[in-house]
Amino acid sequence: MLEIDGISKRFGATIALDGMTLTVRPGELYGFVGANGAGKTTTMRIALGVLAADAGEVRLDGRPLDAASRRRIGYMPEERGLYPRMAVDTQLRYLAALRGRSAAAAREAANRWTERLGLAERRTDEVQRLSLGNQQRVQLAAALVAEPDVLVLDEPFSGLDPMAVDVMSEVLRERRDAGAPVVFSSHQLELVERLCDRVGIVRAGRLVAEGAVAELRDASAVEVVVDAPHAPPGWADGVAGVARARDAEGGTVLTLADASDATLGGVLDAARRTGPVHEFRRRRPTLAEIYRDAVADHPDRGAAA
Ligand SMILES: Nc1ncnc2c1ncn2[C@@H]1O[C@H](COP(=O)(O)OP(=O)(O)OP(=O)(O)O)[C@@H](O)[C@H]1O
Repeated sequence: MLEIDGISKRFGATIALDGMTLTVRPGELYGFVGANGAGKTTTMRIALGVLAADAGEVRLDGRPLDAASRRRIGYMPEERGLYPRMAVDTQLRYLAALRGRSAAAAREAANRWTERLGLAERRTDEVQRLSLGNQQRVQLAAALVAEPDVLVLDEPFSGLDPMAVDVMSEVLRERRDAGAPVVFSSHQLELVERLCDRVGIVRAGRLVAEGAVAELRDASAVEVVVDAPHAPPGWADGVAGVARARDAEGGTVLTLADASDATLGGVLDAARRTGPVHEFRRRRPTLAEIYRDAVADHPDRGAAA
C-alpha cells in the first residue's frame, strides 16, 4: 500500500502541494486527476523520492520510503527519461540491472515486455528512431522491467493511439489484478472513469474529492430528466423539492433537494398533470461533470481537464 500523508511543497512563492494526502491500496487502480499545475507531477516525484517534501511522509506498506523500497516502485515520469541513442533492448536490460536484476532476468524481462507491448520488431532500434507513441511504450516497459511491486505513472496515456491505449489499459489492469497498487495521472476523464477503481481529484495542491466513481456520482446532486412534451415552460416551478430546472437532453433536467420517494413521486405527479410523460429517470453525472463541480470555485487553476 502506498500512502502519501500530508505532503506540502513550495517552489519559492508557489505552493505546489498543501497537505496532499492519499492512499493507493494493493490491487487498486487509482486515477489522479486535476488541472494543469494542480500538483500531480510534484506528488508523484515526491512519492518516488526524486524530489524532497517540505513536510509530510510517504510510506510503502506502512514504512517510510527509503532507497530500498523506492526500487520496488516502477515509475513513468512525465518528462520521460530514455536515452535517445540507446537501442530499446539494451536500454531496458540496463534499467533492469540498475534495479538489481541479474543479467539473465533482465534479458528475459526485456524480451517479455517488448513482446507484450508490441515492440518486438523494434528491439534493436535506437529509441530516438521510434514514433512518440512507441517511445511511450518503451517508457512503460522501462517502468515494468524490474518487476516492481507498485506502479506510479505520470500521464501514461497522453498521445497514444487507440490501440496503444488498449494495450496500456490492459497492462495496468493486469498489474492491479496481480495485487499491485497502481496510480496514474490523466486528463482523459472518460478513460479514468472506465478504468479506475478509485479516483482522486486534486485542486491547488490538495485532494478535494476522492472515491469510486459510483460513490462520487451518488454523492453528487440528485438530478432527474423528465420528458413531458406537452409541459408548459416553468411547469416544475414550485413543486416540492425542486431546487432548479433547466431544459436539456430532450426534456427538463431537475435538480432535487433529495431522492426520497415523496420528492420523486411529487415531481412525477406534477409532470403527469401536464400530459404524457415519455421519460422519467435519475441522472448521474459523468466524472467530467463531477470534476468540473469540484474545481469550479478555482477558475484560475481549474479551467482545463
Ligand atoms: N521545479 C519547479 N520549480 C518551480 N515551480 C514548480 C516546479 N515544479 C512544479 N512547479 C509548480 O508547482 C505547481 C504544481 O505543478 P505540477 O507539475 O505538480 O502540476 P500538475 O498537476 O502535474 O500539472 P500538469 O497537469 O500540467 O502536468 C505549479 O504551479 C508549477 O508551476
